[in-house]
Amino acid sequence: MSAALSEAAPVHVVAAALIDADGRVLLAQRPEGKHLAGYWEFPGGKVEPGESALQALQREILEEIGVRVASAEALIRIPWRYSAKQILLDVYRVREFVGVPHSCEGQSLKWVPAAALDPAEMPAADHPVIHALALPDRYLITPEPGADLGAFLAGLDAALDRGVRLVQLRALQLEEEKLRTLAAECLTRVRAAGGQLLISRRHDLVEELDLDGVHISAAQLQSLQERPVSLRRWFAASCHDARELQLAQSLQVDFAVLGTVAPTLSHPGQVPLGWDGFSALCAGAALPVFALGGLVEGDLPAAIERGAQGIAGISAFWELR
Ligand SMILES: Nc1nc2c([nH]c(=O)n2[C@H]2C[C@H](O)[C@@H](COP(=O)(O)OP(=O)(O)OP(=O)(O)O)O2)c(=O)[nH]1
Ligand SMILES: [Mg+2]
Repeated sequence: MSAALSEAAPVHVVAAALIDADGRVLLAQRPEGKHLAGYWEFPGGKVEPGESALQALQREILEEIGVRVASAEALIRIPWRYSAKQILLDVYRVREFVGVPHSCEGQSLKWVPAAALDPAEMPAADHPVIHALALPDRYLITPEPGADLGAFLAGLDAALDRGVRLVQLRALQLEEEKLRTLAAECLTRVRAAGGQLLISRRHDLVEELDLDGVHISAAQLQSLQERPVSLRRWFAASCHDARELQLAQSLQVDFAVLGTVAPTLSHPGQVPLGWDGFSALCAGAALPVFALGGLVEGDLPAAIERGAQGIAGISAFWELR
C-alpha cells in the first residue's frame, strides 16, 4: 500500500439502526462482489461531498430501503481500519420513519431483536455498535457500602425507582462473606427491575454469583493478559487517557468509563479532561464510552453530544440521604 493510500482520510459512512415498535433492528445483507460481501449490516453508505451526515443518512436510507427518516439520534461513531480501507462508521438510532422498509437494491433484509444481534454475521466495525444498542445511557456506580447495609439497599432501590438499569456494585472494603451476600441481594433487586449488575474488580465472582459482568480498574487493565469473563457477560473498564482506552480495546473490553470530565471532590488531584478532552478521546475509541466525574443527570445531553454512550456516576444517581 502506498503511503498516500495508508494516510488517506477515513471514509465517512453513515448507517441507521432502524428500530421497530417491537424493539427489532433492521439488517441488510451486503451484496456479492462488494467489500465485506455477505455480512449483515445496518443500512447506509458513504457521505458524499457537500452533504451533512444527516442528509447522507436520509438519502442512503431512502435509496436502499425506501423509507423516510423522520428523526435520528446519534448513537456511536466507530473509527475502524480494515485491510482494504479505513472508515468512520457513524451510526444513528432511528425509531421514527415513514414507510415500510423494503429492498430497493436487491439486497436481503431481516428484522432481528436487538438482544439477538449476532456479531459473527456482522462486520467487525459493527460489534461495538451492538453493545451501544444494548446499553442504557445511565450507569450507576454505588458508593462504598457503610455498616448499615439496609440503608445501602434502600439507596439502590431509590436509584432503580428513578429508572437506573445498569449498576456497578463497588464494594472494595467489605469482608468476603458480606460482599457475596450483598452482591446476591443487589442482583435480586436489580434483576427484578429489569436491570443488570456488574461487580467492581472481582471477575472471579461473576460466574459463581451469576452476575451480569465485571468492571475492572485501570490498574487491572495493565495486568490482565486476556478478557477474564465470557462474551455473554459485560466486561467494562475504567480509563483516563488514550493509552488506557487502547489497552481496553485490545483486551476486548465491551465498554469504558472515561474521566474525570469535571473537577470532583473525590479526586481533587486529578486534572479534569473537560468536555473537549473527553470528546477528543471518545472520538478515537472504537467502543461505547460513559463520561464520569463531577457530572449530574442534567449533563446527559451534553455527554451524548460529545460522543458518549451516556454518563456514569456515584453522586449523579445516588440520593444523599
Ligand atoms: N452501511 C454500512 N456500512 C458498513 C457497516 N459496517 C461496516 O464496516 N461498513 C463498511 C462497509 C463499506 O466498506 C462501507 C460502507 O460504504 P458503502 O456501502 O457505500 O460501500 P460499498 O462498498 O457498498 O460501495 P462502493 O465502495 O462500491 O461504492 O462501510 C454497516 O453497518 N453499514
Ligand atoms: Mg450501502
